[in-house]
Amino acid sequence: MITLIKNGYVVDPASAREGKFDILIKDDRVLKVEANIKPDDYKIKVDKVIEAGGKFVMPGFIDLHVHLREPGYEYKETILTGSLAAACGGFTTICAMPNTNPALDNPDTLKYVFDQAERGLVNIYPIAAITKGQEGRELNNIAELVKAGAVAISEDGKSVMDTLLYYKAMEEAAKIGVSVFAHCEDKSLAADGVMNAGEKADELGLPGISNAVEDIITARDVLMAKETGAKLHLCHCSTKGSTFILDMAKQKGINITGETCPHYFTLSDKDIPEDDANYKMNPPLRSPEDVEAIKNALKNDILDVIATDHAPHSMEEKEESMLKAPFGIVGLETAFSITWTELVKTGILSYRQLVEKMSLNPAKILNIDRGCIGEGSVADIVIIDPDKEYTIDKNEFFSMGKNTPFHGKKVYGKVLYTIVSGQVKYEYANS
Ligand SMILES: NC(=O)N[C@@H](CC(=O)O)C(=O)O
Ligand SMILES: [Zn+2]
Ligand SMILES: [Zn+2]
Repeated sequence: MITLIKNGYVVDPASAREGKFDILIKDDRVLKVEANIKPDDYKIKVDKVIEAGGKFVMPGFIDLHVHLREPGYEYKETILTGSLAAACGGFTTICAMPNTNPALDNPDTLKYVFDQAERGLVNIYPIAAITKGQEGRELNNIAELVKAGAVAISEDGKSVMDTLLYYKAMEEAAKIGVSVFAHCEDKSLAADGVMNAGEKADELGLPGISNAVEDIITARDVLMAKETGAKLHLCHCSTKGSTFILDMAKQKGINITGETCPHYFTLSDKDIPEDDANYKMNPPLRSPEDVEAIKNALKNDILDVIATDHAPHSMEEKEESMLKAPFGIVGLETAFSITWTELVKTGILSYRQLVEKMSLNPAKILNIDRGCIGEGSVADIVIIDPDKEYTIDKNEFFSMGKNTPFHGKKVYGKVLYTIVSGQVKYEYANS
């Protein structure tokens, strides 16, 4: 199978290419990237031509942080529906967090995920839990889990509060060379908080979560990464303080990367209109000052990754009040257009930086051979219409989760094609 993508504006930081190029794909690999490819010159018969004039062509997005809910919570999302949402959002690779039921804490459950992933549309890599059942008491056999295919370890959904236990996990991770994805939250300090501590929480009469809840554990984890030599990846950074700690850690030469999500650079707690659980996630939407700090950290490459923290829940669960509803919002189908609208159109990020944060850097963190469109590389590609304006409609999501604060938001930038290993897995109907 030979596919030719013609006249697209290619942005590929890995090969330092940016400009108008054609891309020739043979089976699952990129064969040629050149201006004006004439297949006849190579005596090749092209099966499919995708005309991409005026469109952007980028390496498929890689999401380090997705909750696929399977096994155990199939009423929220399945691996199949999550992968449909991913393809629709331009993601060719996603990582599945381990807070399922049972948790991804043993090779059998990892195998189950891989088996289900076979039916999915995109590459799915599981992240293994750090402790048994994510209960924070007993370490899993990390070497065995990595051997079974886990690409990272994480206790996401919570922190490992037992510092000694986490230290041992980091020592082991350092030995094996696997990344630790940290959800930074001091649970005792967070107490029963449901949104950012501050005026808005007071106004709504809801218990708050202060910035220190995140910053204390961020500092702790950074210090442990320094001593153990573990590769640390900070999940969903939301505070000014965490970007400050991340910056300092990098300057000290600590092996660390940081991620944030579209909601943390788009919305503040001031945007929460009323007691609406579609605005409830962990960490919570912070102050406008934090939002500015997150944007600056992205611009200055202190934050390396934009992930979604796609966290689907059922309608019934999210119709509850902020006090009762579970934390989390969906993101796979809105991440790109929100990032394009809020950060690229506004000049905060360059095209190159967008691709770095949504594809190349995640690939580097996972240590996988993706995130680039070089000759010979796997043909995971997304094609985008940069100017298309549309309104986000949760009823159109492929995801079973409709829990988004972005319903009704006007955005720019539409994913037209998502190509995984040379095969078109998603095509926008009106393209
Ligand atoms: N982010 C969230 O608010 N929720 C996540 C857990 C997590 O990412 O910590 C979930 O699994 O629902
Ligand atoms: Zn988390
Ligand atoms: Zn998460």
